[in-house]
Amino acid sequence: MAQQGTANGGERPKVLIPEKVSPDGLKLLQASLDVHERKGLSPEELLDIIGDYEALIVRSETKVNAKLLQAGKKLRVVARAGVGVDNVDLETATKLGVIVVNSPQGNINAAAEHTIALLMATARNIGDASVSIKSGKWERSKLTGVEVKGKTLAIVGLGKVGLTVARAAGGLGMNLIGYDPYANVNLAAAANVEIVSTMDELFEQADFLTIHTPMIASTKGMISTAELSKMKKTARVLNVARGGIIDESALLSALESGTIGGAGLDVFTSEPPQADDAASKLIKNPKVVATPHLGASTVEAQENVSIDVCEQVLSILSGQLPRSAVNAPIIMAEEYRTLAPFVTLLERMGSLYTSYFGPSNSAQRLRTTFDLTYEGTLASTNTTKPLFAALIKGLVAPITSQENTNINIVNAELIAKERGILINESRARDRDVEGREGYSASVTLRARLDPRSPSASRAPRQDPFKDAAGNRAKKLEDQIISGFVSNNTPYISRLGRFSTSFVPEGVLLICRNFDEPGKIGTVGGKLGKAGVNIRFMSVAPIDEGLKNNGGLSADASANGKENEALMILGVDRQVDENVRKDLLSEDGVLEAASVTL
Ligand SMILES: NC(=O)c1ccc[n+]([C@@H]2O[C@H](COP(=O)([O-])OP(=O)(O)OC[C@H]3O[C@@H](n4cnc5c(N)ncnc54)[C@H](O)[C@@H]3O)[C@@H](O)[C@H]2O)c1
Ligand SMILES: O=C(O)[C@H](O)COP(=O)(O)O
Repeated sequence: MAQQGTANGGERPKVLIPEKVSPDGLKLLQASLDVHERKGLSPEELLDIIGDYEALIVRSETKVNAKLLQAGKKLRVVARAGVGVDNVDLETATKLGVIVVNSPQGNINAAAEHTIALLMATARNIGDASVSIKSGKWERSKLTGVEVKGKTLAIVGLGKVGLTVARAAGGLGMNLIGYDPYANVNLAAAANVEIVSTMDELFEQADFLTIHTPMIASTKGMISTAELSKMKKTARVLNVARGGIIDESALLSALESGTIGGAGLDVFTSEPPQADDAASKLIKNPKVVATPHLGASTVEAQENVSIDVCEQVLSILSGQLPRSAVNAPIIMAEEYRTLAPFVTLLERMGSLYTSYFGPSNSAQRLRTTFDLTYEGTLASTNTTKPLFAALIKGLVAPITSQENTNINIVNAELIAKERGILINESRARDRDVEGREGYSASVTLRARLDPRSPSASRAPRQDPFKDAAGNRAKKLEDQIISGFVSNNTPYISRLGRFSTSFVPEGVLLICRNFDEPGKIGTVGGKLGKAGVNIRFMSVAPIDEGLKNNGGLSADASANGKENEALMILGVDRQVDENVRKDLLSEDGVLEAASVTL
């Protein structure tokens, strides 16, 4: 299994934090990672050092672009201590197999409360009043405001922040209307938001209009001159979502010409705004209350997001699944608990397959078609993506270096395609494994003739390559591995034609022999003489169902033997080639393969 510290030759993995991230999460990292807080780096300086790091934790200021990701040769995770990942090039990260995680919940309340702060500030001219009194003035009638009670708040985007704002504004006695083509209507109704079917209805009715959508192609500039001109002259607009959703030049003109009454802005197209751009002019406009992207800047929110993403960094660097991967399907915590031991099982099954059945020179030749069957309760799991990814990772691991191929739920499909591995996943819900062997779910991996291969039509029965044992390759239909999980420990229950039960970990010596007295002693004696310690041993007979059904190998038939077995030995070191040959020279020992998982 992947462990922290293995990726860079025993050193602790390094994590770079170029922005202000709360120490609450960083403390969690100190025990197992080298944590480098380097604030104020220029993009060039960042580019120079990123190659040393396995993890990068950012907020919204660091531009995690393609150049930076490509320079991050060891990068496995980019963690966004917050929600928005518009500063991260997700496409490049996905291609490179870098997992991007965020904290989708941690700062929702902070952003909603900040929206309410700007709502009240624009209603009561708080910004101007503060500047006025600080400059020694005592202006009262000029700064008369309006009440929000009984006014209409129009909410664009009824997601997490939008609905939190709705609930708070409902408490202030506001009427709530909202627009969101993808809204959860039940949640909106529970927050007393009346959903309108066109945005025009919002513009016409709004006393205050607040934006809570993501910044995507369809929302960029969605509020511009035409939209603003439909609003009441007294209306105020708020943006605590992303700069550019409201067109800044159009907003400036609307404020200057009196088309609308005011604005509360926390976010800008360029942060910080450039001198003399529309955002800078907006900030200086007396009808605008502005804050420098402070929506998430509360002690509580920063603690939340920091702990959330740091935990995920630790998970990823120790080979586990993250809670909130942005460039991969999110897996629910409950489901994760069930799947995690199977993730380990699938990875080990993949490694065992390549190491035991795969051709010894398989680096370019893994091209195989597999049937992967999820049996018993596992057949009902919602997502098998992590299991699929774990299998690909395992299949490829014995023939590649971890530095070169970073395989995870994000890029597994792509890597499988590149390697020519075709996996047909299926679920055997009806296969009741419960009670039969003391476990309730199992998985079977079965290689089969690649339908894409030109030789498929000639239906060859043999893999053309030699296997890891240096013997004639096993028949493709014999290349089966089944496994199950018991007490969170993965077990292999079938290897080829043999029924077994062993924990797939560490160095294994797998011997196939005629099932005759004395074989265990012979193998044990030879290993002892070579100084190899045996940790465990499992003797695997031919699967009962196969015994009378062509289950015997050509070796057995040719020698007139009636039975054969596998001996699986967990050993404390690699068995060297001389010892392996010595074992094979023994009468009745047909194969001896050393496999490391
Ligand atoms: N200022 C800050 O510090 C701060 C803090 C947190 C979040 N944010 C920003 O707030 C915004 C909302 O965050 P969230 O967590 O609520 O996101 P969310 O994904 O929970 O909600 C977004 C909602 O917008 C809706 N939407 C998408 N396109 C739309 C469209 N064209 N018209 C109307 N609705 C549309 C979606 O259906 C969704 O319901 C994001 O832009 C986020 O980056 C800013
Ligand atoms: O997307 C977010 O989480 C917010 O915009 C907060 O950004 P910040 O972490 O840079 O404050």
